[in-house]
Amino acid sequence: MAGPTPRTAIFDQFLPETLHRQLLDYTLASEADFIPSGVHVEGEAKVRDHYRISHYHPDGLGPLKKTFRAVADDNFARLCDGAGVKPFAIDWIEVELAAHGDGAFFLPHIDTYTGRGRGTQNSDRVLTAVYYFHREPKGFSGGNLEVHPFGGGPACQVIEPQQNRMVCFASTVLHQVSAVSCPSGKFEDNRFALNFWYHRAK
Ligand SMILES: O=C(O)CCC(=O)C(=O)O
Ligand SMILES: [Fe+2]
Repeated sequence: MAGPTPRTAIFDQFLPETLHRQLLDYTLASEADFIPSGVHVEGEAKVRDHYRISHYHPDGLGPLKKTFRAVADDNFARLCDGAGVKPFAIDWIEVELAAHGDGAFFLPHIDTYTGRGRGTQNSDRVLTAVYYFHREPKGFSGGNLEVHPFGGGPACQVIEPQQNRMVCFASTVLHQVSAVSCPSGKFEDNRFALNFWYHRAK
């Protein structure tokens, strides 16, 4: 029998339109900077195509960094509340700008490092928040965030990556990104996401 359903929260119309637009414009203008995403293998990021296909911007948000740090700070309390995470002293906030194109996916995983990989870190990812955005008209389908019950088992919650939507959950929750179909194959039609990981010092 499947275990309990983890707590998640969804905030629609999350950003004011000006910020949403700035993020989308910056992302579309940065296509050439995106490189393949890795997965963490004992603390080191390695590309593993059987496990994850997506791209990310290694320099993050560039000129928008400060603005989005403020967004992350201002929303910490309500994201904690939504995810059922007790507020904690933030050590740092890791931010990643990701693009999922045709055929992209991410198999089930948790975001917190465990085992030997954790030993290489000074802090733990405790709270995950993912902000979804894309160009209109939407040029992809799929790419749902699927949340699995504690203890494993088939997905118990399927969350669509809707325009201007923020989703949050504890970083220990098992989740995956289902396959994306992006028929044009164009970067501007990708499923874009801005990931925030709030870290607590160990
Ligand atoms: O894009 C998403 O919906 C989630 C991505 C994810 O799980 C991750 O980067 O760890
Ligand atoms: Fe994740």
